Amino acid sequence: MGQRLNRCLDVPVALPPLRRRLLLLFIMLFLWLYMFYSCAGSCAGLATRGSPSPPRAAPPLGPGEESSVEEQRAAPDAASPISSFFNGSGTKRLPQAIIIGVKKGGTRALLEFLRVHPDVRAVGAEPHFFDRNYERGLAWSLFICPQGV
Ligand SMILES: Nc1ncnc2c1ncn2[C@@H]1O[C@H](COP(=O)(O)OS(=O)(=O)O)[C@@H](OP(=O)(O)O)[C@H]1O
Repeated sequence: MGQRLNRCLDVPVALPPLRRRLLLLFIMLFLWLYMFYSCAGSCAGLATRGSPSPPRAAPPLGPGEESSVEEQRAAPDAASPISSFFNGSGTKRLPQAIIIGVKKGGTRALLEFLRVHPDVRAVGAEPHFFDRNYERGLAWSLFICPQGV
């Protein structure tokens, strides 16, 4: 069996067992990496194929809410094959709108109202980027968008 394997791999028959194992390990690692990167690339292709829609405008604001919602342009293509692979079926990008408000100012209610709209994807929990996580930088705040959004 070992000799047949060595013949297939075109290596000398007298290869020590330890080296043979290392060679096999290396080949398996190479194949695993190849499959990993192939899969990551195809996932990224799926994620970007269904998202041709331009950035949407923010919903109309009420009279007292002129400074509560701040728009941001989405990063045109913040997706990388690896990030798409790790988050399953989505891409990472900056949010198109941010809700800013004081504590007990009704920001949660506003978020829940916006979330009802079928075209709006919102974060689950409040990320508290500006008051608690600003030092982590913009890369941390990237919003994970489901496929096609
Ligand atoms: N439209 C409207 N009118 C009056 N009051 C409202 C409205 N929307 C939300 N709320 C009340 O706001 C409180 C929650 O605010 P937040 O979501 O900002 O809370 S938090 O700071 O994020 O925890 C919370 O108050 P408490 O129940 O006293 O905590 C909500 O009842």
